[in-house]
Amino acid sequence: MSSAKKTAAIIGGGVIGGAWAARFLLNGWDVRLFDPDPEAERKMSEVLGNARHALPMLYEIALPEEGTLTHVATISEAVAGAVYIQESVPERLDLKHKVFAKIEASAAMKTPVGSSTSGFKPSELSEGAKHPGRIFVAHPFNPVYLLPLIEVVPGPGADEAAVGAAEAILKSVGLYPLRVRAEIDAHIADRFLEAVWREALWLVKDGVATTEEIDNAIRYGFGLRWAQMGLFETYRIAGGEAGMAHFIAQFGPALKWPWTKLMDVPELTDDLIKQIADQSDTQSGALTIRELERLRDNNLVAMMRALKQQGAAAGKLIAEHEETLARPAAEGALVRTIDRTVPVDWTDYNGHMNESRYGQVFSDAADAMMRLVGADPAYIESGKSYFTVDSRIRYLNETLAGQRILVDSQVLEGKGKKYRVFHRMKNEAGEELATGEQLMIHVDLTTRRSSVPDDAVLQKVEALAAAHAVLPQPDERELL
Ligand SMILES: NC(=O)C1=CN([C@@H]2O[C@H](COP(=O)(O)OP(=O)(O)OC[C@H]3O[C@@H](n4cnc5c(N)ncnc54)[C@H](O)[C@@H]3O)[C@@H](O)[C@H]2O)C=CC1
Ligand SMILES: C[N+](C)(C)CC(=O)CC(=O)[O-]
Repeated sequence: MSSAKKTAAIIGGGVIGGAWAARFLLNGWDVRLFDPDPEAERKMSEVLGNARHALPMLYEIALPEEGTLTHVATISEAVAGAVYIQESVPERLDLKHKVFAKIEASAAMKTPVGSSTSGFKPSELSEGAKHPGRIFVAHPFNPVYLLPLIEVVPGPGADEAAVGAAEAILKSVGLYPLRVRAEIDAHIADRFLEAVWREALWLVKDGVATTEEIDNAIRYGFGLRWAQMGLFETYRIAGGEAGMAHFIAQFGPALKWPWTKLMDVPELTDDLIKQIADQSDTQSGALTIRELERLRDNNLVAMMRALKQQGAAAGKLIAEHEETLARPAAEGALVRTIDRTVPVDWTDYNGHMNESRYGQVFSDAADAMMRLVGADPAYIESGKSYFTVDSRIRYLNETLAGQRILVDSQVLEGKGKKYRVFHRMKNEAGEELATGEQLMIHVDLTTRRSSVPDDAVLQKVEALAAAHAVLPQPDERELL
């Protein structure tokens, strides 16, 4: 199976390269990774563990079958046959040039080569290259397996076909390529990050705030605003009914006052570094980096799922990506109606999936059974639907965040207005976690009263009921 998968070559598997690899693998790509660090395999497997925990929780459907990761001993092995190449070696131009030369010696001429560089321009990266036009900046945000933004910066002589192909690939793995119109040092987003960071360093150095107080100033306030509306939309609202022009008139003059130390950087003396590192230890030293990553990832997942529910910002993008992953409910003997991961926001104080979420899973399974017989959004729009009038859930085993759950559904009765379905929820090992049953009645949405379904729907319900009647039936004690 995996030989038919597309292959991405990842050169450099540290903080960023490891997470790039995870993003591709979890979206079904094979990955060949080159990193000379003797610890690279361990680090990669830890990052992949965190990514496997987090990324599937963003979706209401299972991601594609995971690709195969191969650690290789040379750049040439990594790039041969790859359709996308991402460079994520340390931020040193001479090193990046050496790596590009090796890539060019073995990769197909047109294969796009993205660089994770935080600051270099594509024209600097591609100096001396044989095919400079296919080298471009693809600047990601940490953790690459969760955050969708990739700043795509082509150089002046860019090969538009290669960059366009790269953007399509990035989108296909759930990323958001933001085309930067002109190359500049540090692209768009790192300009902001550096500005904020400079200010923060001065605030610590001048004894105005600790690292924790600065983080609190961000996370209790403008950080939340930025995550969902960015800067300009937020400020438009801050102008009240008079809007943006009024906002600028009111607050614009302050930009000329000497509040900011924007272009000054405090000297990073040993004392200042120690002061910041000590404060950071006090703030966060009780947790390891992997524990902090897990905490960050769970929070990001919960926030992005909330944005998805609102159809906003990064959440809208995830919903759109999910559409491309959607598969029709597989019809075997039984119908596989649910195949997904339990997200972190579904768990409760007992550390397992809350009982209300079982209701949601079985409700989603019933929706899938409706779509299967043609009671789909268009049918509902035409004024007909099914309502659940009775249901039962049996809780058999604990289900935890990050676990994959599968539901197989069976029609118990399908006649006239009645559509009765039974579901078994299992984990990947096949252990039964819960069962659910619903009696649905067909309804005319104009009168809100029961009615007989359209012929096409009724025929499908009856055919499915007949096919499922010959299968083993649930035990009497499992039923309503
Ligand atoms: N850390 C961050 O927050 C972000 C970093 N970036 C960019 O990503 C790139 C990589 O940064 P990090 O992952 O943070 O650094 P890192 O130090 O965590 O990882 C770099 C990796 O490259 C490997 N390496 C060194 N020489 C190599 C070579 N010749 N061939 C292949 N691998 C080699 C190292 O062994 C190391 O594992 C940089 O260009 C950086 O600017 C971009 C976005 C965010
Ligand atoms: C600190 N940094 C410049 C390497 C940060 C980035 O490039 C993006 C990010 O993930 O913050």
